[in-house]
Amino acid sequence: MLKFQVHSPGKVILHGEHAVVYQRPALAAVVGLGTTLKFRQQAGSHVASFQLEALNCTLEIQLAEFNAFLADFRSKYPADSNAKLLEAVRAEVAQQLERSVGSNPKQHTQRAFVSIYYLLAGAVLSSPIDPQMTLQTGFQVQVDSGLNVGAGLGSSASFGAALATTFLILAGHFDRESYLQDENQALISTSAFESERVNHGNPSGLDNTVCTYGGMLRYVKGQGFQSLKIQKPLSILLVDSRVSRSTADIVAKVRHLAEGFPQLIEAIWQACEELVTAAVPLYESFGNAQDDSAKFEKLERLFQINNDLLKAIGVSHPKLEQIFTIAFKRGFFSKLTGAGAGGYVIVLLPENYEQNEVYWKLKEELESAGFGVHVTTAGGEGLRVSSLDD
Ligand SMILES: Nc1ncnc2c1ncn2[C@@H]1O[C@H](COP(=O)(O)OP(=O)(O)O)[C@@H](O)[C@H]1O
Ligand SMILES: C[C@@](O)(CCOP(=O)(O)O)CC(=O)O
Repeated sequence: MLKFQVHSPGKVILHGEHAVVYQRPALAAVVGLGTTLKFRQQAGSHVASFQLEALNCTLEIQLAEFNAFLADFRSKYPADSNAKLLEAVRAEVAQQLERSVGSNPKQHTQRAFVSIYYLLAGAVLSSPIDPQMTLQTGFQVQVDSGLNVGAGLGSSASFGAALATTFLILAGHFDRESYLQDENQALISTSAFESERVNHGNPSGLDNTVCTYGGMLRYVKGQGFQSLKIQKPLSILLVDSRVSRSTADIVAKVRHLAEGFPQLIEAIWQACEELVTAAVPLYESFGNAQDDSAKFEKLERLFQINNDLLKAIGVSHPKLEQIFTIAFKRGFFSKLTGAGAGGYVIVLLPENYEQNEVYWKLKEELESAGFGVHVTTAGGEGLRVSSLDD
């Protein structure tokens, strides 16, 4: 019986948030926090069950019903009808949810079920081993998440990439030994992008790309991605302001500002672009020399400038300001990440930060002020599949 584990990281935007909406470059990196999915096939079972810890729910798919859905879809549409498949899945899931969790499922649960069903059906319908493939053996999927859902750390792409990898292995597209081959990583990333469309009508493709491949990426909307050649991941503290916000609302407010002061805001986007250009060689050369402290100080300045530019477009928040002040008082540089007006702050950590008493004081002060604190890295490994022993 097949069993394995998939770990899929989340992401942060290091520089260029908001400016990226106006065709300027952004830099993003995977973080050391992510989604862990455990897959176990179960002999004699005819149910696929999904335990979603982050949403505190378990969803079930009866394989007989799923196979009937596939047969019906195959009789109506050709193999590569993604748009039709999403439509058909939405209708099917609405009925199944009504039966399993009543007529008023939470939005996150509903979306997670659509992502699961859509990715599973897509992988089976396009199976390279059998174009008429059906599912005969039940399985259990357990998803734990170290990422807050809907907080700008890319939980949906991380979840989607972990599910996509699982279902692609199940349907015979590749196996645990070959998932890192170029064409298979491309397939994982494209499938995770498809699942992003369940949550966002028009996703940029940044989150699924960085989560699949790992490292740091420079991204310009509509022009694709370049991987930075970094030597080692950067240590960061991710501070959760615990203020929730809607990315769409903040982007709309910034657009309003940009329409009121077009030249002024354009100058800010121009500065954000210069900042990315200055930051890329710094990130790429960290770890090259014996002493990185001069480069680190430059990066600290860029963090400060970037944060001040974001404040200038009005996307800070009193809770974020409190975090910046606590960090600055202890000699650390920080910036908000993503849409702002809440969400997370990144604090840059120097080499050997654990040996520095001030770091522990910083952590303690942030925690006692009520913020969530996670020490992690930016720019580590992308999605990985490993064995599952128990
Ligand atoms: N660990 C998880 N378990 C179940 N569903 C998840 C998980 N992480 C993300 N999701 C799905 O992703 C959606 C969140 O997407 P989104 O609002 O874009 O947040 P984020 O900014 O974190 O990506 C949820 O509605 C859910 O469908
Ligand atoms: C503000 C923006 O640049 C980034 C939003 O990031 P997040 O949703 O906080 O991960 C918007 C976007 O790029 O679509």
